[in-house]
Amino acid sequence: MSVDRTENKNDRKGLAQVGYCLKYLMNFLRPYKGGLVLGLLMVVVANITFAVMPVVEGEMTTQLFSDGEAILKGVEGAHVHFDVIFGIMGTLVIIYIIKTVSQLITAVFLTRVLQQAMCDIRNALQKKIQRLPVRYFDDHAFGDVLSCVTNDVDTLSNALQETLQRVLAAILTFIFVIGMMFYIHTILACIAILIIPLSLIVTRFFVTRSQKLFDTQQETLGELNGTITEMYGGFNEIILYNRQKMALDKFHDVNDRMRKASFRAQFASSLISPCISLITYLIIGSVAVTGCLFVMNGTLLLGNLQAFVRYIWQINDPLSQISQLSSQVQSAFAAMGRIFNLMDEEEEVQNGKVEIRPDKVRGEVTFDHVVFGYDDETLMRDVNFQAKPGKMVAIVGPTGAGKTTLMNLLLRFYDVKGGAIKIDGIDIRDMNREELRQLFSLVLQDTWLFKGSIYDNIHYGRLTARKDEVISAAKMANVHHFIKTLTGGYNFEINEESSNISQGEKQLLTIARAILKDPRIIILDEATSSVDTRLEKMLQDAMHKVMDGRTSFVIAHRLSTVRNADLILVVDHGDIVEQGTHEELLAKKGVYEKLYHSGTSLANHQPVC
Ligand SMILES: Nc1ncnc2c1ncn2[C@@H]1O[C@H](COP(=O)(O)OP(=O)(O)OP(=O)(O)O)[C@@H](O)[C@H]1O
Repeated sequence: MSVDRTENKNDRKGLAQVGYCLKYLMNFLRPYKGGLVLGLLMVVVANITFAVMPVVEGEMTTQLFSDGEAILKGVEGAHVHFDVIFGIMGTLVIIYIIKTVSQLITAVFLTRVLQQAMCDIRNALQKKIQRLPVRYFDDHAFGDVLSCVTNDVDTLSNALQETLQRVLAAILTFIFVIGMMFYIHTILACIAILIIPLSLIVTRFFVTRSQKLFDTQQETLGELNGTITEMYGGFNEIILYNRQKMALDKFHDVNDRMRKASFRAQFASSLISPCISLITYLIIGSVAVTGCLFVMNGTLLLGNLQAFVRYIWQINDPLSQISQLSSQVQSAFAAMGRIFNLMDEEEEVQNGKVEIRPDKVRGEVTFDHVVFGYDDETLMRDVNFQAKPGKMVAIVGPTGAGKTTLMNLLLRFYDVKGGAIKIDGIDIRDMNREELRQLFSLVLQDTWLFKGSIYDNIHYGRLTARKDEVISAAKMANVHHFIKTLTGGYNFEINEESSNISQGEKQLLTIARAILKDPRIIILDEATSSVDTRLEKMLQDAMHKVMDGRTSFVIAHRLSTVRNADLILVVDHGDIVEQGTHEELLAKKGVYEKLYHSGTSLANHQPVC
């Protein structure tokens, strides 16, 4: 893309923003310029025919009028010149055909070009989102980003599909029609074009008032959506606490405000069209009266007066749509702004100085005087530890202590602000991020499975894996027998919310996926209370198998896990306050000992001090 990305998006306003959006849009339209140019050319052709039609139709009236006048006056040899009338009718048929064909060509080519460009924009956005750094989502809601790919592209697509043609047609209509009117009669044209400033004044008057009402309508709509989401999200709780009436009352209240806001906004904007029609009728009346005088004094043909009246209606059409078009254009630019700003977001840099071979990595992890904070505030002041290859490290600490943050840094979702993290002595900042992440598998409590078969969900861990490897990974993860009990076995379809299998089973499947990847280092977040004892044992067993021979980090909740660990890191307020084996830490009688004796779960306590 050749758009200048150096300027700050917040600095762009007004025309600069419009220019930026159009330039960016052109980059997506350029590959289809042939179809685009042809489509737009046909809009011009259709509008020329549209402007010529009234004059040709008027010629027929003029001819009939003069023939009729001659017959009535008893002029010798007077008759209706059917040859001329049929000639004009033939010309009109040709004009109608040209107009229809050009409109068809426009519809086919413009639709194809725009839909191809929209498809490219969606692909580009999807690619972009995958390259965004994790920190981008700290201050951008997922829903908002999702809305950019779906709603904003849709808004842009609809606006371009309808508005591009209509705006261009309106501009051309003004140019051609006004040109024709001045060509026919200057004074009458001056009266007729009064319709433009008068209509603009009326539109402006109503648009400025209705815009505020539309804003209120959109805000209330947002509130209504929020209420509905809340009601469905808490569906079970509402029933459990018997609060259906309360929820319904709340919904009725917002819905009623929505009704009032929508009525006011729609009413205000619906006044525009009748007011413009009134102006049009007044202008037509003035043109008709003045035009008759010109016809009587012979300076205007009757057919041309008829053409004038048609022209006024032709101008009226785009004028009465001006507010609708302008709001569509505005929302298209708003959508483009969001889309292209997202495309300009800084990407995560992938390049690394050191090439790593996953099969050669031993898996020694060192945190060397690591300093880190998500924002200006420092969370980790000086973190130091070393995980030996193939050993198990348990991380314990109260909620919000920084356990997940340690792992976020190891995976380079965020970069350290001081010190270094090393794998086999190599600073991870010198590694290519993709290659680095290739070394890890992640088993989290918030399991992620996608809509698809169980087989595909496990196979996702290593796409080159054979079927027998997938099955043996499932066996190692203790999930094979469970899969066999399902209808269709490995072909059983997991639904969109993965709600047709249990939480523990989901976690076993993610362990199978992690085993299939065969990583050097594994990060596990132990399941807490959401599973029963039998499943808990299966999970523990599966976790031990996946950890075997690999460097593993476990955010530990269970005493048994911690006891077995080769190294325990006690995290508090971001820093590692104690480290050692279970026995060493108990002997210290410090924070770990307090945590250990305070309950069964070693993570998610309240802060220690
Ligand atoms: N993306 C983020 N942006 C800003 N602050 C964050 C972010 N993620 C975590 N934090 C903050 O950093 C601190 C450590 O969070 P972290 O998630 O690492 O704790 P944790 O020990 O894993 O907690 P838990 O056991 O509850 O999951 C917390 O104060 C948290 O609010």
